[in-house]
Amino acid sequence: MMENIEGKRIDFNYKWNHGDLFILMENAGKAVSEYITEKYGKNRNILVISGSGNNGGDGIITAHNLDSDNNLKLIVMTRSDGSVSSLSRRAMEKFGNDRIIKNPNTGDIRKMISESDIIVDAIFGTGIRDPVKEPYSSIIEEINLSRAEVISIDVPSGLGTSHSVLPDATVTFTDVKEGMNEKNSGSINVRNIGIDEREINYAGPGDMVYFPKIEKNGHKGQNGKVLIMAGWKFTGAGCMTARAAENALPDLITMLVPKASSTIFSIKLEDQIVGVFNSLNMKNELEKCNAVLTGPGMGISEDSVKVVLAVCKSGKKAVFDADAIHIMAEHRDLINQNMLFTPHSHEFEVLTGTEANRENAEKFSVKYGCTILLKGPADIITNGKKTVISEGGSPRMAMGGTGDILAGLCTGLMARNMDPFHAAVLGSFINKKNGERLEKERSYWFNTYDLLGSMGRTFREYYDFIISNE
Ligand SMILES: NC(=O)C1=CN([C@@H]2O[C@H](COP(=O)(O)OP(=O)(O)OC[C@H]3O[C@@H](n4cnc5c(N)ncnc54)[C@H](OP(=O)(O)O)[C@@H]3O)[C@@H](O)[C@H]2O)[C@@H](O)CC1
Ligand SMILES: Nc1ncnc2c1ncn2[C@@H]1O[C@H](COP(=O)(O)OP(=O)(O)O)[C@@H](O)[C@H]1O
Ligand SMILES: [K+]
Repeated sequence: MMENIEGKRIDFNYKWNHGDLFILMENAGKAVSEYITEKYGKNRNILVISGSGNNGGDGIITAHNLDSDNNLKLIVMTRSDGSVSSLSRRAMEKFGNDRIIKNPNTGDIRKMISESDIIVDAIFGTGIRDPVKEPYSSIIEEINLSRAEVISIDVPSGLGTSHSVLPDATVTFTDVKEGMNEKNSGSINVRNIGIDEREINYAGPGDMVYFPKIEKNGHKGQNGKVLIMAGWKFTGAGCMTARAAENALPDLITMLVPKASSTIFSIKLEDQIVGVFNSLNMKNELEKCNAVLTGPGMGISEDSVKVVLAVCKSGKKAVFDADAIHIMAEHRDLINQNMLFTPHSHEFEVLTGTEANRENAEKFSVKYGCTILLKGPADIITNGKKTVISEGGSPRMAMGGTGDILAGLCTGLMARNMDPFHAAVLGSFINKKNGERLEKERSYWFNTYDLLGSMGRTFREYYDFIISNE
């Protein structure tokens, strides 16, 4: 079952890899027209009703394919300014613009529906917004009143709203969509239209669809608060996590560090809030934050155990890295779905008591409900329900500190309201792409400061890709 946003993610991955979505639209139209010809034969009275989005485009290609063997009419309902999506415009040119019936009135539509024995419903797909307004609600009612066989493309138009087409069959692409069942979609036929496994099960630019946009009129606090507790053993790791978290664009980053290292943190992170750790501060800051990170540079001490247990008790979204993973290995009963663990293979073995591999990561996630990001030349991210592989990066990333950067970035993303799984996938993807960018520029001669310095540019490249193609 695929959520609409996941469909968007896959589209963006496809577009990044292949440059153009039109071939998918062609394949979608081919799948639907083949289904109709196989089931109903030729010389039928077919009415295709297309909306202004890409679902409508699928309908137009379907119409084009069925045109020569049937008595076919194609209606296209445009946006109020007369436009349709850019892919649909290409589909319209292919069909022949002058033969398309644009925006007919409801009476004419009713007549055309009554004269048809097959109706192809391509009004709305996964891009539907609730509520469905006129004239669409009336068209949907007319379709449902007709005796014709109704075939919906991808999803019944209006599914999930109070006006939904009730088709005899739905030809859907890649996977069954959220909310579809035989009762609301008729017989469900899943067709592969050329989406590759890489676009589904591997991290890619499409994972940026889960990254919350910055609102132009936003106010402080709206973009989340990060809490990082670090510095009992080393200071460098904690500083890097904070610098990495910045790239997710949270409003505030607060560090709670032991008194002995607070001057170093204050100097190195003069633009962040650095507080001295005590139990009361910790309680207050845990209450205020949206996501918390523990582990990097922490060591195992009385205080660090106290910190890790307080994080568990807080119920906040949390990232456990490095020493916090060792501590949590003794407290597995406290693990829950708000938690992301970012172990390398040794830490994974300590946490789970099993060999570090995909199968064991999935088993552990299922058992405890948490997300695991198992680091390696390819990162494995799983929440027990879904697993994504994140490949690439640079062998130079085996240097110390890259794990801290990753943990900080994931925490920043979780403070921005992302769930642990999607934050981990995107964090891993951006971290690796950033390593690749530096390797291209400098071969292996770069360090963690260089990674931190270029992360914003890497992030922006993918952000801009999503924004410019929406
Ligand atoms: N995933 C894949 O692999 C592939 C997916 N493909 C196909 O793309 C489909 C998704 O396309 P999509 O994103 O363009 O959205 P879609 O469903 O056509 O609807 C948006 C249009 O409807 C309009 N609109 C929305 N709500 C409304 C309302 N309440 N009342 C009135 N109007 C409303 C909205 O208007 P706008 O907001 O632009 O004004 C916009 O014009 C997907 O289901 C599949 O069929 C293939 O082509 C390629 C491979
Ligand atoms: N040889 C490698 N090739 C590509 N990416 C790597 C390599 N080694 C580490 N990375 C990446 O660097 C990040 C940190 O992983 P790792 O170095 O294992 O963490 P740590 O710093 O905690 O040991 C991960 O995203 C991982 O994918
Ligand atoms: K549809």
